Amino acid sequence: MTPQRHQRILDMLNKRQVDLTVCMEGVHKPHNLAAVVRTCDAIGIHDVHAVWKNERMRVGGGSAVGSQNWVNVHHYDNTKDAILRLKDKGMQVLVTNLSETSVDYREIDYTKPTAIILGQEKFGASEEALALADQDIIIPMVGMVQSLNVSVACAVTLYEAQRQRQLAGMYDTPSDVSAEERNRVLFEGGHPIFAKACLRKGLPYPDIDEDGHIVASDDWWKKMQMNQEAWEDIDS
Ligand SMILES: C[S@@+](CC[C@H](N)C(=O)[O-])C[C@H]1O[C@@H](n2cnc3c(N)ncnc32)[C@H](O)[C@@H]1O
Repeated sequence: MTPQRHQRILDMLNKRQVDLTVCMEGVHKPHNLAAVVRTCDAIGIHDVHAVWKNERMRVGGGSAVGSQNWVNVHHYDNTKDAILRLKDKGMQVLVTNLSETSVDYREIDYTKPTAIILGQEKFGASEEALALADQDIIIPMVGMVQSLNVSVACAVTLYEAQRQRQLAGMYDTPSDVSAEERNRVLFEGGHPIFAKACLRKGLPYPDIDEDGHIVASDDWWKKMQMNQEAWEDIDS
């Protein structure tokens, strides 16, 4: 991994907002799934959640332009499990919803740990999600069309969250991404061929040092069928 790429991954990790997330409830069109994940990466969201009403879809590809490699997706078979998990993490759960009782999305304090639920393209958020959430929010609209595209609603809401968090200095202090997760991301992002080989061979991930280099035992290198010195020449 070049020093520039290593630094870029570190900068990205330092700005991750581990207590801000999105939960897609039944969102199923591939371009919407991809667009939501791409926006989440841009905002600094590290984990997103997806509730599948029918078959589980692949999140990414196409218009995700690789963002799916940097954002973890957690899958659920039902809404209740997803929302209870988010609440267990101490998050306020907001549901984007086209209703007269919803509050303007700009009235929310997004510096609090927050999960934002996005509803299904055609039917919106479920009654169950509305009942379990702490608050429903709306992006005001004055045109003839009733709703925004779900990925647009996601982007609008998240950029308000980003604005508030930036003002509060929440992007200026290194994030709470765990040391283990940082190591995983640095390894998979900086040494993707090795990471794939590790998965294939069932080998543990090695440590990554402060310069982005692999730190592993002789045995690990042997199992990788790789000469460590030769690799370090290539990698530096
Ligand atoms: C196309 S809309 C669903 C429309 C559906 N007929 C309904 O009444 O909810 C898909 C999702 O986008 C989000 N959304 C779209 N426009 C929104 C708005 N103006 N305010 C809040 N959320 C919105 C919500 O998550 C919604 O569930």
